[in-house]
Amino acid sequence: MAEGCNNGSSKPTVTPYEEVLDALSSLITKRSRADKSNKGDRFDLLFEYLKILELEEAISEMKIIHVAGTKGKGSTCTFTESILRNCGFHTGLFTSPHLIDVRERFRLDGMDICEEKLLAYFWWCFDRLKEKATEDIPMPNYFRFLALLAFKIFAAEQVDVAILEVGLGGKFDATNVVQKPIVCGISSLGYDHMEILGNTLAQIAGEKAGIFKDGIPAFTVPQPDEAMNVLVEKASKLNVTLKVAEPLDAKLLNALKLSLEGEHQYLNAGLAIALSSTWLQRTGHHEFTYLEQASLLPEQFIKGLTTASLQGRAQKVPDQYINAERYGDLVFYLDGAHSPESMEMCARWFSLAVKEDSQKKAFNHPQQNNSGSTIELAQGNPKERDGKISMQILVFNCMSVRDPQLLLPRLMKACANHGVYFKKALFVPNTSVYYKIGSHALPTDSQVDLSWQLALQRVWENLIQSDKGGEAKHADAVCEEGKDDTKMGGSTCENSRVFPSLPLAIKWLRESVQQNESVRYQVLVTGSLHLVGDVLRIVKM
Ligand SMILES: Nc1ncnc2c1ncn2[C@@H]1O[C@H](COP(=O)(O)OP(=O)(O)OP(=O)(O)O)[C@@H](O)[C@H]1O
Ligand SMILES: [Mg+2]
Ligand SMILES: [Mg+2]
Repeated sequence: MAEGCNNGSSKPTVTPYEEVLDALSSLITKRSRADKSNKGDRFDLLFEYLKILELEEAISEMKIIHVAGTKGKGSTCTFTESILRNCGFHTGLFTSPHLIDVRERFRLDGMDICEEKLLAYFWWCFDRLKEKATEDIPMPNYFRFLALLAFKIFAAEQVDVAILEVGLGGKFDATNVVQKPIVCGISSLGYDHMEILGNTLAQIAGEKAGIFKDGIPAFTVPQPDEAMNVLVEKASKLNVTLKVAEPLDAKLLNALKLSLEGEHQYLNAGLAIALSSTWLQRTGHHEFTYLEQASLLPEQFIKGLTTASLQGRAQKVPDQYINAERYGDLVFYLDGAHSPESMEMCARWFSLAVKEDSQKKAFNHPQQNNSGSTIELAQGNPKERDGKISMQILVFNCMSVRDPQLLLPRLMKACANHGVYFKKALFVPNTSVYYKIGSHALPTDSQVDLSWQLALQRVWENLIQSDKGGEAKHADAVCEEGKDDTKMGGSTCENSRVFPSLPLAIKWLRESVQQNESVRYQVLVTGSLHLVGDVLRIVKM
């Protein structure tokens, strides 16, 4: 197995890495992941795969932290990894989904696995499984393969601790082949994937509690009663000590800030602290023990919590392609929220962040008086001291299994509560829907079906109309479909636009910035982590 990583190789037309992505694409199945009627989805098959890959023993010896939940899994795991790495351990972290590159899902010592190692481990697993595949034991699907690959990577790299985020649900998730983790965590529970996991919070909680293991301690965050009752019941049946980790008290950070922004991260950080300290205790590393009564966290914990990084969660990225003198006038605020609760969290983060950023600018110009600006800030259309107006734009898409009637009003209202109103909402399809993960060509814009984006646009326009108290100055009819200077399709309304592709939406934003020198564009991108990944690809490369 390759020891080091060499990034300086010259690239043939289809690179070895693209071959990996194509092979991975071949594992993507259309059917739902929890469709138990399908042979290939049987949970017990996972144990066959582990046998084929000779991973059974390695997994039983791995010192695992296993995290399920509706929201905050990835953040909690990232904080946990960072804490334990800063305590000096060799870490493996498996999270999902990825934003730009599948390697993001596998981190070793806090870094995405390098291409060279991924290639080697990938083919090691893929070829063995392919060789042994039969009608009864077909190739694992996409997510299962990635989970198996994570186990292979962490076993071969001999990590001290493996931190695993559940892909979907808990009980039947591929990561749940783990029999004896060191500690389990359940992050915030809420409504998501109801089409697979059930319709009530109690059902969802029951599914996630499927990661509890006999006698293994577990932690969760404060939950709604309906969910907590189920967790407590499942825990007591399995002889699991379930404790509630309190949200981190910001004072414990020694005047520093969590590196992941947003109030909800204090919940995730609290859980990460409990998971890390329990892991340390149960593996005999008492030197780091954190006592809840203590007034300060161990310094390694603080370092971990204040330096952990995760793309696409409350992330700010100034556009890199704008003229130098306009730098900072087009800033993307990226957050992959896609459930109603997280939509609200995201809206709050965005609202506070745009105000804070406007004020920060103001601090750079002490010669100007700041009395008027704060008031205007509160009205959501801040005229700042450099004379620029901040304008908020929304770029949105969500998967069609989500309910935009739940997501969009939550977003709009939470922003409005903080005095933030979007000047325009742009709806675009995800690039990755077509791009998938392989090296396949993109369809041309005219092939793209925009009916979902047009439906999102109608929800948005109707929300605005009903907000105006039914005055209905302009009805739906105002939207002009396909009538556009670039003849590119889509639809333009007073408050929103549909673009047939993300690059066209970004082009429009950049042109708008060029044409409006007195405006600073603050663009919230949310609704889908894939969309966030697509935007990062375009604005950061
Ligand atoms: N504790 C929380 N409560 C509510 N929303 C949260 C919480 N933590 C994170 N979020 C929101 O959910 C988004 C995704 O966060 P994160 O990646 O940590 O969660 P996840 O459970 O891994 O999500 P996914 O289902 O996408 O894998 C964030 O961008 C944020 O908007
Ligand atoms: Mg999810
Ligand atoms: Mg995740």
